Amino acid sequence: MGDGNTNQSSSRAGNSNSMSGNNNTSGNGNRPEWLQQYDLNGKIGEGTYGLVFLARIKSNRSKSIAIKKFKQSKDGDGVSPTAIREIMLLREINHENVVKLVNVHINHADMSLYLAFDYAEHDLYEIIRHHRDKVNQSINQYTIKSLLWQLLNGLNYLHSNWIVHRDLKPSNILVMGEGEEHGVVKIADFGLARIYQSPLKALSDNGVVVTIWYRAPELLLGAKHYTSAVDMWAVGCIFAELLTLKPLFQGQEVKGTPNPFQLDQLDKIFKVLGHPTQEKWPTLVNLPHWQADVQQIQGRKYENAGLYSVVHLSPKNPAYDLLSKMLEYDPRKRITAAQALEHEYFRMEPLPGRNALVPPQPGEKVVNYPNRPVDTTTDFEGTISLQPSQPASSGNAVSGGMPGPHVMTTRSVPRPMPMGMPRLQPQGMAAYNLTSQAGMGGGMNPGAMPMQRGVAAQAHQQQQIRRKDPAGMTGYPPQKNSRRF
Ligand SMILES: Nc1ncnc2c1ncn2[C@@H]1O[C@H](COP(=O)(O)OP(=O)(O)OP(=O)(O)O)[C@@H](O)[C@H]1O
Repeated sequence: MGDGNTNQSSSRAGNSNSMSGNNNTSGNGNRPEWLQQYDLNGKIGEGTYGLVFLARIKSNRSKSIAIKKFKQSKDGDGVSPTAIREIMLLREINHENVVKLVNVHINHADMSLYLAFDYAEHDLYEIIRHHRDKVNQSINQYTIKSLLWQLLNGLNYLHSNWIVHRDLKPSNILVMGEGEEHGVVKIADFGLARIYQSPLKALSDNGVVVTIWYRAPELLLGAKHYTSAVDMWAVGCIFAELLTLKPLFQGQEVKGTPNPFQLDQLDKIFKVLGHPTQEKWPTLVNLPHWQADVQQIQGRKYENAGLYSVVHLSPKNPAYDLLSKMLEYDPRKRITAAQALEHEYFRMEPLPGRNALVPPQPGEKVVNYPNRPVDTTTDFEGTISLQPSQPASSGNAVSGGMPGPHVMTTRSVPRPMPMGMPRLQPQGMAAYNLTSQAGMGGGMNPGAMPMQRGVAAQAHQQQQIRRKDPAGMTGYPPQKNSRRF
C-alpha cells in the first residue's frame, strides 16, 4: 500500500486503545485519515468475519499489527451500538496469553469496522500443519505442554472475566514469533462471536470454512447456553490434535440446517468416547435433540471406544488423564481451566515454559516455523492491486530490511482446507446504523444483537477485567529448569 501520505498526525499513531471514527480523507483518494497511521503490508488471512491484514504503525516501525476488517453486511449499513459497546469492553482485556486489541476504527464512509490487534507470527493451525505435512515429525512434549498451559492460562483469565470464547480452534491460538515474546501463546478472536451473533451461524458468504470439529456435544444436542465448558471441550480437541497432528473428531457437517444437531459430528465423538449415558450425564435427557440422537445414533453400538488408543497414550499417563477430563460429556463435570492448570501433567518434567518454541532438549532438532505469507497485492478494500514497486519504495518495514514476515507478491492467502471440511451456510450479518449514534452515545438499537448476559453481569465483567490479574493466573508452575526462559 505505502500511500506515502505524510499528512497524518503522528500523535494519533501512538493513540492505542482509542476508538477512531474519523472519516476525513486528507486528500489521499478515499483513504480515511485513521488509516494513514499504518503502513499496510498486505493480506494475511481471511475468516468468517472478514479479512486480516498485516500493517505497521508508522510511528513505531518495529511494531507489527494485525488489522481485521469486518465485512459489510449485504443488507445493512453499520455495526450495532451494542456491538460497539462489546468491543469497547474487549479493549480492557489485558493478559499475556490473550491477544491485545490495540485500536478500533470505524470507516464512516462505508461503515466498515477495523480492529487492530498485536501481530503474532504463528498459530497452532500452521504449527500442526508444518509438523504433519512439512517435517513429518511429532511436536515435542515440552512444546505441547507449554502451548497447552498458556492456552489454559489465557482461557482461565477470559473465563474469570465472564468471557466464553465459543470458537476456539487451532487457527485462533496464536504464537508469537521472534522477539521478547517469542513462543508466547495468544488467544485470538475471543468475544467476537458474541458481537456477531452465534458462531453456529456463519456470517460470511466468502466461502470461508467454519468448522464444527471443536464443538462441544451439548451444543450439538441443542443446548441453548454457552458456558465456559464449551471452550474446555475445544481445548481437549486441540490437545489431542497437538499430540497426533490430526483433528480428533472430523465430522462432516450437514449444511443449510438451522438445527445444531450434527449427526456425523456426534457419531465421530461417540465412536471414540462411547455413547453418553444418563448415569454419567444426568441432564442429557433435557437437551432438545437428545431424542434425535437416541433414534439416529444410539442404535449404533460403540463397544470398544478408546480415546487412549486414538491419542497413543496409556490410560495411566497424566496427559491422558487431563485429556479425558477435558472431554468429559457432562459439561458440569468437565474440568475447568483453573483446575486444569493445577493438574499433575503440568507438574511433571518437562515443565511448561513461557517460550513454547525454544529448542527442546540438547540433541533434539529445532523446528523453524515459516513466517506467515503476506499477499501484498490486496489492499484494505480487498480488491485493489498494490503497485508492484510499492512494497519496496514505500519504506515499509519489510522492504526496509527489518525482521518481518515473508512477503509473497502473488500468492493468494486463504489457507487450503482439507477436503470435506465442514462449512456452514452463510446467513445475513446483523447490521445496524451507526450514523445515528455519533460517539456511540444515543440512537441505540438493542434487541438486534442477541446478548447472552445481563447488564449486571456486564458490570461484573468490567470489574473483573479491571482486576487484571486474578490470583495465580500469570504465574508459571515452579521451574526446576530455568533454561526455558
Ligand atoms: N493478531 C493476529 N496476528 C496474526 N495473525 C492473525 C491475527 N489474528 C488472526 N490472524 C490470522 O488471520 C487468519 C484469519 O483469521 P480469522 O480469525 O479472521 O479467521 P479464522 O480464525 O481462520 O476463522 P474464523 O474467523 O472463521 O474463526 C488466521 O490465519 C489467523 O491465524
